[in-house]
Amino acid sequence: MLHAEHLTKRYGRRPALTDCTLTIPAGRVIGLVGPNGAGKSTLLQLACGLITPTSGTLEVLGSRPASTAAHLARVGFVAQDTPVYASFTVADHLRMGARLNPSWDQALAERRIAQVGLQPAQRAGRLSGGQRAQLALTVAAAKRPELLILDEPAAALDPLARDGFMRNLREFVAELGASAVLSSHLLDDVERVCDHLVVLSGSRVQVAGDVPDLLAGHHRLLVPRDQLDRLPAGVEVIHVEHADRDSRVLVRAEGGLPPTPWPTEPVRLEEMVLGYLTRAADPTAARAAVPAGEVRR
Ligand SMILES: Nc1ncnc2c1ncn2[C@@H]1O[C@H](COP(=O)(O)OP(=O)(O)OP(=O)(O)O)[C@@H](O)[C@H]1O
Repeated sequence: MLHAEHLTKRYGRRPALTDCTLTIPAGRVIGLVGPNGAGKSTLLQLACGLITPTSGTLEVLGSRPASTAAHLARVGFVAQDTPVYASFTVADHLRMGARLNPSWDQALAERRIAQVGLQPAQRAGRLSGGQRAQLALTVAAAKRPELLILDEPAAALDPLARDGFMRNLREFVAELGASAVLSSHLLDDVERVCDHLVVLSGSRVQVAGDVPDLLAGHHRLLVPRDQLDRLPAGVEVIHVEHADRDSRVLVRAEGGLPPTPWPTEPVRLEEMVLGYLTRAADPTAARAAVPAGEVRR
């Protein structure tokens, strides 16, 4: 679905994405998470061809993004501010969608408009933020793209609408064999709907992979503080949290965790993401917390 090699984007001197190498398989719902300014919108805008890389390469559905009209028709994009045309009615938006998109699904569009309680005659400029988001998402979905790119799609939706939207998204992807990539700060949503995760921080990919593989490859060890220097070789320390006598150590052990004398716990997705984000914010902290140099990045 997406393949990036050494992808870099700078705005002037400011890096927004640095040396990202990433392969994302098709048929997934991909969650893109990271703090403000991490580079999420930049990656999504590169993926739909709105901006071009400073260096490196990016292929989406096998070609350079937006390389032809036919390629554009295969990708749907909803930007973070869910843009709609203020003077157009809801029905005008559907008419515009039908004119511009060869695979337009009018039945899907009308069904969704009714489901979310929008009136065809309402002007988009008079809709609430959440209703505008629903309209923009409907236009993107009714295009029937092979890849739906959504920048924080649920940010403006109320909890019920968010729940419905996330469920629709899964059905849409399953029914069409499509892929969707969405950025979000809502780790609960990501955990519920995404089967592939990319964690970005400080313009770099921190970790990426299918969620079950990521969960299977990370563990929490409860290690007495005076034994932190005995962590087995072959595990990468992501985050260390000290208590009085013990430390809770989040480790990555992709080939399986080597036998250790200490209790281990499975890791939740949210803990794993937070571990990577904390490490990215202060890369020296995890290294300093473990004395014997078993920390590898
Ligand atoms: N058009 C632009 N001109 C200059 N700098 C930009 C521009 N767009 C983004 N940036 C910078 O690039 C970096 C990444 O921004 P980006 O919008 O991709 O982050 P993000 O992860 O989507 O953040 P958020 O979660 O706040 O939406 C930031 O430092 C930002 O200031």
